[in-house]
Amino acid sequence: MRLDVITIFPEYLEPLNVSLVGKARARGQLDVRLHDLREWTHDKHHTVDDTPYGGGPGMVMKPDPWGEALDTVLASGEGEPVLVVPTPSGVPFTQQLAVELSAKPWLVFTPARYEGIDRRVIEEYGDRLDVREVSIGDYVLAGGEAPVLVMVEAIARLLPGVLGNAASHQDDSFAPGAMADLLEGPVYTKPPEWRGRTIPDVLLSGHHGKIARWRRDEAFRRTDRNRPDLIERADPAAFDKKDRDI
Ligand SMILES: COC(=O)c1ccnc(N)c1
Repeated sequence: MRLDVITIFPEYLEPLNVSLVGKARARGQLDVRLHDLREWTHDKHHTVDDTPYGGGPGMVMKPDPWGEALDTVLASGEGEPVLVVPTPSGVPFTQQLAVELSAKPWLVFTPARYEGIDRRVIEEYGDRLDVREVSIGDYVLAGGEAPVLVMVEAIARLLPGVLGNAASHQDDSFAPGAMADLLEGPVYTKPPEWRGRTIPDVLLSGHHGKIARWRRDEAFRRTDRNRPDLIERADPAAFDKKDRDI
């Protein structure tokens, strides 16, 4: 997979050089290219924003630098990418969307600052590309770079071979299938006793069926407590089927 990020703060994306994404890049599983939007400005101040038509607070990102940057990036690759525009007014970024995007060969992210990008940029590229305006939650940030880090991590970990244990993401909270609408339950590791706190006996029983059922019950319990909005969608039968697959 190729990922391009066009931003006025390329240094904000440095975390893409470390950990899971960094290793995937080193192994050649991910081709991440960062582009400084200001390279496509032509004035001495490298201006990327201007006052909004119609008045109002803040500044809007000018269309010209984005158009030149996107034209350059698009001309440098094979085929057409999905254009991912991080914005609080986008569709929710979900595990399902991460799964969908992880199957695409090329993604281009356009994190904005200020009050956003001139709408005509989205319209211009929306005429020929699959453009997704995506929100990572109901809150506003100073820029879209942190959402890019969030989305890239969620997407990269789904790429084949990136996560050590293939099963690791099949049991994720929200993973398609049995966990689609359930939060992951509690997890434990050694030592068996820590500050007087022990491990649930069932996890030491070696009985896979009982362990799976305990994990399902804990998932339902945590979902009911933290995300009652999901609980009515969760399907115990689907989870039980996964039990039988064990
Ligand atoms: C400037 O971008 C944002 O504030 C943003 C982007 C994506 N999701 C959000 N919840 C906010």
